[in-house]
Amino acid sequence: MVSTNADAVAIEANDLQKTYGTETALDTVSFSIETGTVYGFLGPNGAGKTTTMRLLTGLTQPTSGTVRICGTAVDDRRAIASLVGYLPETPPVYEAFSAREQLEYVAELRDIPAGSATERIEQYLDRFDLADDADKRISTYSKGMKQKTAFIQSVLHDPDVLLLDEPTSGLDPRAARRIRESITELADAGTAVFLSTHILPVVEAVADAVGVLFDGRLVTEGTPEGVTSLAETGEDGTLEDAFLAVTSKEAATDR
Ligand SMILES: Nc1ncnc2c1ncn2[C@@H]1O[C@H](COP(=O)(O)OP(=O)(O)OP(=O)(O)O)[C@@H](O)[C@H]1O
Repeated sequence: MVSTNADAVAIEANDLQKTYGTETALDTVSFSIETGTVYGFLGPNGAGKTTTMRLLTGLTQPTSGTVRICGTAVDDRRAIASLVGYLPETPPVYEAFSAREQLEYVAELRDIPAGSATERIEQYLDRFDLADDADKRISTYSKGMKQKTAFIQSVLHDPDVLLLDEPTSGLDPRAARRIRESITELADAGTAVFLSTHILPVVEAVADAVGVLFDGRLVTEGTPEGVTSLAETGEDGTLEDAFLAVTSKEAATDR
């Protein structure tokens, strides 16, 4: 959401540019996202979504431009670690650990006091139907079980900013619903959630604001209703219609 209140800004990206050799992956992308906002980040394959998320975590350096998380420059790694949770597209888990060991390990890295860490871990394992398998090695888990474990580890420290790359990919409907509920609860408690996904009904269900990236540029931004109205398909228009309309128009302009 475009903000006028600097105190409420959780994620601020200014003129982000990223080039790989002669390839421009991102071209002067700016946005400002308030605390408590769920921001749906859309774009076709190769548009630059993952690149943007990695710049927001500080894992990748921009060619130019700046990122501030809750007012802190993203290159201050130590400060950023406690503010940000990141779920990348491939779950970053150790196959040799069990889910419980993985989550305890992450809780320790995040300096979460042991008592509250155990409580949170057990609550989340229950919520995501992992309690019965929590002591089995992650190498024996299905893709969805790994994804759920990785989601839990990204929210364990109750981050101010949560960056999610396809969080419901590979999940059954019950688990996907749990993720959507968790996103809404976290946002209600003040977390800014940056949600990149191709599953547009998920964005329709949870997002307060939407940005559409095309070929490294942010081509549309607004409320889901505002962006949907761009599809000009009448009252029954969906975000999918709008996404296809916006990205087809941009593709035609590029030709
Ligand atoms: N490490 C890299 N080296 C070279 N080019 C890269 C690198 N990472 C990304 N790119 C390029 O940057 C562009 C954006 O890629 P990115 O992965 O950010 O897209 P995306 O929107 O996340 O795509 P998808 O929806 O397919 O995951 C692509 O053209 C890609 O080839």
